[in-house]
Amino acid sequence: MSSRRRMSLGGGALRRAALTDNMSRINVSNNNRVTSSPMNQDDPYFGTPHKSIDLDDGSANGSCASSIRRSSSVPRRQSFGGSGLLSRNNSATNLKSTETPIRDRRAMLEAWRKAKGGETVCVNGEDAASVETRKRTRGDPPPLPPSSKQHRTTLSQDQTSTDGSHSLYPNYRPTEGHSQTSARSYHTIDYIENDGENRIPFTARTPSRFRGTMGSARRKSLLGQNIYHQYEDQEEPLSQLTQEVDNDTSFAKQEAIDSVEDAGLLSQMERMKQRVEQLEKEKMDLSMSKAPLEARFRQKEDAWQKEKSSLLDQIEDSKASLRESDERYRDLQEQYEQASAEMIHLRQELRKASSSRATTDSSSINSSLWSRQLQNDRDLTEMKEKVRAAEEEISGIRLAKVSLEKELHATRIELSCLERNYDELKAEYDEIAAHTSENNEAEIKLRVLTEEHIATTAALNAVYADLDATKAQAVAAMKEKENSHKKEIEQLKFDLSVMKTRASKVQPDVDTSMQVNEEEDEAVLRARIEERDKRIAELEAELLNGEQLRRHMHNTIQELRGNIRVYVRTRPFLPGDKQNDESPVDVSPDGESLTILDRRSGSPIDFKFDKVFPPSAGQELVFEEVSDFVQSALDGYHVCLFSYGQTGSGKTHTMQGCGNGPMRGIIPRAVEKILDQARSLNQHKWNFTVSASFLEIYNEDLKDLLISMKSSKGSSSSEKLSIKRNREGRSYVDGLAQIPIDVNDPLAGMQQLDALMGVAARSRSVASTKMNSQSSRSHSVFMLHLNGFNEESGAIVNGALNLCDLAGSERLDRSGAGADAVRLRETQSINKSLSCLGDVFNALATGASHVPYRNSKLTYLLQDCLSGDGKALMFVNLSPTTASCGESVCSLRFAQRVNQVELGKATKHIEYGGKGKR
Ligand SMILES: Nc1ncnc2c1ncn2[C@@H]1O[C@H](COP(=O)(O)OP(=O)(O)OP(=O)(O)O)[C@@H](O)[C@H]1O
Repeated sequence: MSSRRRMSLGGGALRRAALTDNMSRINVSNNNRVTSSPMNQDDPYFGTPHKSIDLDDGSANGSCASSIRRSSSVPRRQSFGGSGLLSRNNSATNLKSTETPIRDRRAMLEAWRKAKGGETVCVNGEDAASVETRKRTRGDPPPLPPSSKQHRTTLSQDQTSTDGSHSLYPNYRPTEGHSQTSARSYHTIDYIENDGENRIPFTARTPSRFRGTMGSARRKSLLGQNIYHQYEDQEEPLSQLTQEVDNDTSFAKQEAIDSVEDAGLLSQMERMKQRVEQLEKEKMDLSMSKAPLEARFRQKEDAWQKEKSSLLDQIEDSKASLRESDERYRDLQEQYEQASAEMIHLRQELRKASSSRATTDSSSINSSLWSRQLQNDRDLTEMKEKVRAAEEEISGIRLAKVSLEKELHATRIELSCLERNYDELKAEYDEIAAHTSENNEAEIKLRVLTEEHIATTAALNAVYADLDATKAQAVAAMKEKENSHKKEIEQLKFDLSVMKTRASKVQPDVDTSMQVNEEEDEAVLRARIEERDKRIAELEAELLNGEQLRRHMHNTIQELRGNIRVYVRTRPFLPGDKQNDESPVDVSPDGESLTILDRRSGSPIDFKFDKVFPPSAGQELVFEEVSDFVQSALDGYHVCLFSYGQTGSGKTHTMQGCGNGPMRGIIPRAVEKILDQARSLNQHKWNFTVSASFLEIYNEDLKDLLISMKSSKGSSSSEKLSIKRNREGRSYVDGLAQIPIDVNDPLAGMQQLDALMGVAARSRSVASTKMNSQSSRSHSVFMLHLNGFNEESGAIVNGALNLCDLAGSERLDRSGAGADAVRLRETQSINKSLSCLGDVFNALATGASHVPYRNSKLTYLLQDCLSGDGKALMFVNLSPTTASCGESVCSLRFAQRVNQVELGKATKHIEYGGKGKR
């Protein structure tokens, strides 16, 4: 064994280390070489029954350890690789093992041998599955045999400094390296604890699997773990603690993910995506089927029109010529009859003249008679010629008539053919017209679908944005928690090490008492953590209660002050908005304030309202916030909700929404809620009747949107509507249709609502402007009249719910309404009535003696709700675009004024036994 054998292990080995066997010493040099040298009798390790070499592949995914007894025929160069399993990379390996006194070592050697043959080997009692799992997941080394007795390796000062362990644990300073045998199966490192004043030496022990040669990255991480394992006695409690903290972290992660999932955002997103795809498909189908159908219809219609007009011309021509020949025939007939009569007359005269000539003596023929005779003969001949000519003409006319009749007959046949053609064409036309009406319906459906699509896409974008924000928040929260946990772990480790040091100072040799102390320490720490968690939970509960109390108080104060509540809602960006626009509106997370960056001044302006909804707030959330308010109509309050804002900011979306799904707005949801509540109040002996009206104020005229439903019941559609006051001084619209809604059958009730909303939508004055393809050109007011009677107490309630969708305030230049006289008049009328609404609020805010309710139909109609008798809530809708910033600031300033209006406590309209009580 005189020769020094060199063995190269994986890169980045320890600088200096010493491993021993009973006869040779193995040294790990600074240049990562492991050398073996014979040992002397006086070597402290001489005679130790076995030796151990840790073979580390130096990679981050694990190391393999093996104890090998080496003979003198160690090969010149040996390289090992592997990831947790022993494997053979060099077929020239010629390591030989001798019998090892420890069974586990033998097992490992066996494993090593098998690995040399390329087999996958399980060591230390691992089963194949756990080997595979370990290999796949972390590449951990196989566990050490339980009884492995390791020798100690000393890490020197320079080695530990190089590893950067100082920066991890600044209070620890490694000592100059020295060796010392240890009966324990740990790899040990000696340190000096530097607590500022004292230098306390202590020994850190690491499991021997971290010993040996290794890569610098691996070494760094293991040195962290060295500290972690410096008290292996503490390893279990510490690892438990770490496990708990890890659990905490993963729980926090899971919580963040759950909160995202709980909000149903992911599934909502999925549903929305599918719906959008479906809508896109339907839209494509509809637009593809519409175009050829329309073209065919136009073509047929043109051809039919041309043919029809040419045939009609022909018929007209034939009829005219027939009429002409008839007239001619009649003339000739008259002439013929005249000539015949004359001829008969002449013949008679001729006969007379002949008879007189016969009776007269030839000798005595007097010359006058002869001359008369001659004249008569001439006349007769003339007449005969006339008659012949007339007969010829008549026969000519007869021929002409026959031919004309033939012609007429042919034309009639042609006409009847044409009529048949016409009928066929008409049938075809009707068919096409039916298709066209189908097309129109499809067009309407397409419009609704497009609307829904736009809204869904916008909502989806908002949800994406919200999700991103939530994710970012969750990640930040997780990081923060992780950091705090890390700090906590470090602190705990530090506390533990200090305690351990102190304990070791007091009773270094009494392991059992130390164990007791540590357990106590751990128990104390656990108790402290539990106490702290409990306190946090208590504080959170208190915070929640406080928030609820604050809201309740806020509501009570508001009810007492009788404020008009103001909610602000910002719509999300729509596909038609400018791309890459950044919203100047920033809604704060408290849900009550927002900041808008004023484009003109360039400075942000803060506003605070009762509630502010971000663009991601869906219809359901919005309704949740107003549902109590809506429900108070059943308690006998006159409630009014109205939406205000520039055109295209989402007022109609908020009030009516679109479709029958999640995009439904406040009106359908409010009716549904009221019907539900009215039904459940049945159990308390309340009987409710509910009816609905829907009107619009267009150019300062009231128009009943449900008149067609009323006139089908026998009313005149030309009835003029006017606002009147009843005996109690309350305003009502005279002649307005009230359509009853079935309270007892929820399905029927909602179907009735759908039907009347459909009728109203068809009658509403909407038009396309530059700002909104479906812009409301009027103010619309949906009214729900609620009358309840309690059989037990005899109480009568009269509540009302007015849901008002105001027409959008707009600038003529932006909406493009100035170019069209009708649009211009509408816009002027809209802006005037909105300015009257502003005047009313100004007068109310300043406590003026006269409030100009009568200046517009809108304020006159809403007078009861705006004068403190009822409850009022205003939605201010904002567009998120930069171009709308000016209008948004105006809307917000208007809303701020409205927020300052105090109306006094609202009145409940309830009577007991015929006496009104308030
Ligand atoms: N919160 C929202 N989420 C998704 N889409 C929205 C939202 N608000 C508005 N939209 C969409 O924006 C478009 C314009 O909205 P809407 O017609 O409600 O505006 P408006 O204020 O009533 O306009 P106008 O005063 O001209 O009638 C519609 O396509 C609507 O679907």
